Amino acid sequence: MDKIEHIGIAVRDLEKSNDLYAKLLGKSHYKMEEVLSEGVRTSFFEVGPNKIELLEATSVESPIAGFLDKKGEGIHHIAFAVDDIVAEMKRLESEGFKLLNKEPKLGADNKLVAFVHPKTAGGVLVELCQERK
Ligand SMILES: C[C@@H](C(=O)O)C(=O)SCCNC(=O)CCNC(=O)[C@H](O)C(C)(C)COP(=O)(O)OP(=O)(O)OC[C@H]1O[C@@H](n2cnc3c(N)ncnc32)[C@H](O)[C@@H]1OP(=O)(O)O
Ligand SMILES: [Co+2]
Repeated sequence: MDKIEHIGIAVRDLEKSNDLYAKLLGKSHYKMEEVLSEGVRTSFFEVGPNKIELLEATSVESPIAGFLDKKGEGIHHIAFAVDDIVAEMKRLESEGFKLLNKEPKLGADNKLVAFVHPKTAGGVLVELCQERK
């Protein structure tokens, strides 16, 4: 795996959190994007070579809605950039990690993504992220 691509943070109100993180980081978000398949509205902040991804739920079935109910606002996942997502999914599976999707799916930023179950990754929801080639 390469660098940390982004850290995903679950928030209840994206507009309010955009203001909060703009104050915290000293700069505004550079884009917002809705990812229908994941039931989220996102906004992105650049922090050096990494990003902060704020996530608001767009439906009650969204993983973010469930997370907010159980744990409240806060860090939801860590995303790592990978060069070959299919190879990395196979490698992790052979190491005993449980992948939450069988095939890569389209995430934000036109990237291919896959998730590793937090119960098999020390309590951390891990996202793999590959630039589309
Ligand atoms: C846009 C895209 C992108 O970047 O491109 C994104 O990031 S989309 C980001 C949103 N999409 C996703 O998160 C997709 C992958 N996530 C999922 O499939 C789900 O959220 C699961 C991680 C499988 C959890 O769903 P499930 O229905 O099992 O919820 P649950 O509340 O019953 O959780 C089962 C157990 O996992 C724990 N758990 C749940 N979510 C967690 C998280 N984010 N970090 C750490 N632990 C977590 C719960 O506390 C619980 O533990 P206990 O049993 O001990 O109570
Ligand atoms: Co993410």
